[in-house]
Amino acid sequence: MTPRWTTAVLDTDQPGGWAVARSPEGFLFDDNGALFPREWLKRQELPILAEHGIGHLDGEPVYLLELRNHSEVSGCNWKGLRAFMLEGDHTLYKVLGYAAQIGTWAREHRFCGNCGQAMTQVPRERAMYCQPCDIRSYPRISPSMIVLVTRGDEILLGRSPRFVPGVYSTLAGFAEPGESAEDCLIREVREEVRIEVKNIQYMGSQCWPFPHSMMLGFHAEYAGGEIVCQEDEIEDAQWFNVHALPPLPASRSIARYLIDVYVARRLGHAEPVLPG
Ligand SMILES: NC(=O)C1=CN([C@@H]2O[C@H](COP(=O)(O)OP(=O)(O)OC[C@H]3O[C@@H](n4cnc5c(N)ncnc54)[C@H](O)[C@@H]3O)[C@@H](O)[C@H]2O)C=CC1
Ligand SMILES: [Mg+2]
Ligand SMILES: [Zn+2]
Repeated sequence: MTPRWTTAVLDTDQPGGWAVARSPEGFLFDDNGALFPREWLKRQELPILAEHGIGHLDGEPVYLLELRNHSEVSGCNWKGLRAFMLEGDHTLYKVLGYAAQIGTWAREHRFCGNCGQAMTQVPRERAMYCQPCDIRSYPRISPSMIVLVTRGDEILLGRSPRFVPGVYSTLAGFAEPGESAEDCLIREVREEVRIEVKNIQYMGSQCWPFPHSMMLGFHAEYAGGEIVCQEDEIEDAQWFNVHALPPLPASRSIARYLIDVYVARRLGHAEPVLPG
């Protein structure tokens, strides 16, 4: 089956197509959704910082207007990407997730990090270019490890003070320079809960556009230690029995997938599919 959404670098000099508008307040939307006829949207006197052609949805070109700030558009409102992830159509969320990552990069790479001069968009490539320095800047992707640690019927979940009240999730953290995915996982689990792990198994990956993580998901078994929560980062962490789980992360997250797969295996149920 051909995917409904494919990314592409499109020529912004071509007219027509659809467009999404993104500001620090989120995406513009109305009763018909977050995609607007591009020519109409460009007539709305929006404070456009950058325009990028981002791909095709059902064969139609889609562009992103990255705005300096949000502005009033009659009959429209602004909504953050997280809300689209939680409640919206999955394909639309994929379009907006990609748009958000390109928008963040476009916003943060207007000037060369080496000499400070304005950079220009490279045609037919997703890159910003500084001619005097001959430097190309590509969208940033931050590899992050996420792991479900288990001990028989028990799974190790923690909560950060940033989480929705009551929700517990798998442990996660950003890779640092010099680390392999496995090094990062072992360090993060040690830092966050002071637990040692063994038998690390790769489970799958997921793009997490908040703002530019690439989640690498693992399963690991408990090897030793008692839970000691890292100050400021982990508010609480506990071993939960698979029959008595707390409120869990959103169903589209890889965190939830890692938990659901393990629970399904323990209980002999059908395994879930990792959301793209
Ligand atoms: N899709 C999913 O199911 C889940 C995704 N996540 C994501 O995983 C990522 C990492 O999780 P956290 O526990 O927040 O990370 P973490 O345990 O490494 O701690 C966060 C800290 O890392 C530092 N940091 C921020 N951005 C960074 C970067 N790009 N590179 C290196 N360090 C950075 C900051 O000091 C920040 O306070 C986040 O993007 C988070 O949203 C976390 C849990 C579930
Ligand atoms: Mg963490
Ligand atoms: Zn430069």
